[in-house]
Amino acid sequence: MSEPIISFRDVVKEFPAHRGLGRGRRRDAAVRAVDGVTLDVEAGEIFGVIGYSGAGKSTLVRLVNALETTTAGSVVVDGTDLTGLSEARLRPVRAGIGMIFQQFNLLSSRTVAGNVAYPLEVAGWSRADRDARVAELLDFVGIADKASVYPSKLSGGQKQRVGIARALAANPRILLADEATSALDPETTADVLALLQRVNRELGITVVVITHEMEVVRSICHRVAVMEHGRVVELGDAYGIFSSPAHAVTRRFVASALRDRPSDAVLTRLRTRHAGRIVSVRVDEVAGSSAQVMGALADHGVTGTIVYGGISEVAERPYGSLTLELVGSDDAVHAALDALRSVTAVVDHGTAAHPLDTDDIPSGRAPGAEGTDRPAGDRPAPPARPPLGGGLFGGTTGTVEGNAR
Ligand SMILES: Nc1ncnc2c1ncn2[C@@H]1O[C@H](COP(=O)(O)OP(=O)(O)OP(=O)(O)O)[C@@H](O)[C@H]1O
Repeated sequence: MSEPIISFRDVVKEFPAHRGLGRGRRRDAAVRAVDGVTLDVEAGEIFGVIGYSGAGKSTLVRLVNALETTTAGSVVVDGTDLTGLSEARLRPVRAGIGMIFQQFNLLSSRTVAGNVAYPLEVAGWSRADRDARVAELLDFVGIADKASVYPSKLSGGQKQRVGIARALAANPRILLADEATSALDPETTADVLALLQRVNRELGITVVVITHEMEVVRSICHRVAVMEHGRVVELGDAYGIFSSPAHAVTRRFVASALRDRPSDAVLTRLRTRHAGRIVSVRVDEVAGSSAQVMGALADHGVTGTIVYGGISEVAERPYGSLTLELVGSDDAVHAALDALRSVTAVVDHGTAAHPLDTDDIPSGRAPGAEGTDRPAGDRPAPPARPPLGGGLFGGTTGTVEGNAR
């Protein structure tokens, strides 16, 4: 993964916008769907483009296969600058790009095999070569037994497998997936994402995934660009984006995918149900293992009971958080908190009597562990730093503590 296979440089795409209908219709200012995007997609990666509806994701990706043309800037695909290319010159570029869609876009009058064969017919392949290629592709996507079935008889997941087989038919170097799993249930989504991962790993195809679901990014993307109002507001490797989301939009997406941190309502119930001090600790590949956490507590004679949380994977690396009830003397709990902070990021939620607003956790040492400022009992000192946005460990507000990340 070193050389870019797709390069956007200062790309702008504007659409003329109209408001009103009929004779009174007037022309408004143009809609700037893509607004000064510069980024590279590396050969061999799975690159995610995430954003809310209208962020400009589809438009950005449609510029790659020249379904749209740029208003300004350049898009270079596999070494070819698409700017101003004729249809004839665009044809070989498009041949190197497959695309799949949310609504599958299958031909209802053709069987599964007929759909997959279609681009090969257009490209002039012989009957025998087509048949061999179609059989190979249907086998790869796991629906060889459906070759003579019509799309109306297929489930959504099977339809998308046909879409993928068709997109791969002419051996593309790039596969564009525009909300390819948005119409599928979670289990089928996981199957289709696993297939896209095989496309990337086994066939070496660069995959660009457009999505509004951070779960998709969590599952398969190596890197991700977060878009808002036509701009890329954050760009980075998926693990880093999840563990330290910088932009508010990114933090919202991350929070939607990682449900390991208790909400305010859950915290209130946890504090009511458990008398001890409630803390959340981050777990990732370098910090917060059960052994580290439990060891830090045991060293100070504090009991830790896991009351909430979960550990899953981001980009196939462990990530999550555990929320614990700490029980022990005040001094022991404060010392244990210090010890925990030396091994991972910690958010102190306080107790039912003295709840700490997690949105106001200071980024340095916890209020209850600040030496001479330590209040009596487990009463927290007032928050000293700006609020934590997004309620996660990471973020630009400096709430990451310890050696996490
Ligand atoms: N052909 C078009 N003509 C006019 N405006 C358009 C056209 N295509 C997109 N737009 C506008 O450009 C902006 C970005 O749209 P785009 O479809 O790229 O966003 P998106 O992030 O893919 O959203 P969604 O997930 O809803 O498809 C929107 O304001 C949209 O209305």
